[in-house]
Amino acid sequence: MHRKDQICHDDYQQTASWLLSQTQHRPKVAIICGSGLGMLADALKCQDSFPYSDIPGFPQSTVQGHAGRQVFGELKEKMCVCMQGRFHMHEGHSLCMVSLLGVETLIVTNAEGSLADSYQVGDIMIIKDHINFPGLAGLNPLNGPNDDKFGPRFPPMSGVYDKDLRKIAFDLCKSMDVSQVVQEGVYCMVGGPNFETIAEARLLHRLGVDAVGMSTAPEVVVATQCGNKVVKSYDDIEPVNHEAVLEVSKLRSHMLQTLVTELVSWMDINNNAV
Ligand SMILES: O=P(O)(O)O[C@H]1O[C@H](CO)[C@@H](O)[C@H]1O
Ligand code: HPA
Repeated sequence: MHRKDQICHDDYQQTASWLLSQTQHRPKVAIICGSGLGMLADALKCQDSFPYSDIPGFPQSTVQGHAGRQVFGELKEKMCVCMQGRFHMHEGHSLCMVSLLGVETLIVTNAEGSLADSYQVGDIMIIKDHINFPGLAGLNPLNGPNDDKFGPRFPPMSGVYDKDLRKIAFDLCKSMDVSQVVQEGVYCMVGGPNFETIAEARLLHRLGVDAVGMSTAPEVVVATQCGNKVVKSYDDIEPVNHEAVLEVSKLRSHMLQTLVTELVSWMDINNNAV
């Protein structure tokens, strides 16, 4: 994992400044597209898009189903940036730079495995909290010397999934008449890249985990340290191979696109604020 002692604030700042010099957009919302959910970026209007390979100092996304592009644009008149391709911990990168673009709210999506007995394949779960297993064991994106320019050394993680935004997301699901496939639960991040054994999945289930994946928690930890609000929804899926993960995420991608678009339109964002 890229830690703060490997890439410094100035490096991230250079990358952010380069991007801001290439686009007029000044995003206040960042949307991370989970596996197979890259089309969330298609809804952006007036797009400026940058393959990760063209962005100086930016890592490459290697997982199938992640295009590897940053797409700037407008969603319901709100300026946004979509990460079409995330960096999983097993790829070795973290996501400090987005905050330096001026982003204040992070919407994270993913396609993960369900453990809760009541969930069906393809349900959408809105995260209320997470367990960052690698983080608890010392593999934390905030490891290393802290640069206060990013945020505090010991950032609190209680209530990081913004309650008001979660409520808006639920109300939107009601008005979209899709509440029957929407759940709320606890997400657990495991290190991957292998899927869990049956014994590991049982252990997580007993710990109260509703869905398990290999992403999201480090992004949310970093974004929270940098002062962002976070809202999170994800496809909740059963199968345990990546092709099946992508297949099921397709099931709900349009519903998620509508949900994310409507959620952004409800956000109190001043595009002109610096
Ligand atoms: O979390 P996203 O990016 O949706 O990806 C999920 O899909 C992959 C496994 O199929 C894992 O990387 C898991 O975290
Ligand atoms: O079962 C899973 N475990 C971890 N990550 C995943 N991503 C999709 N399904 C899973």
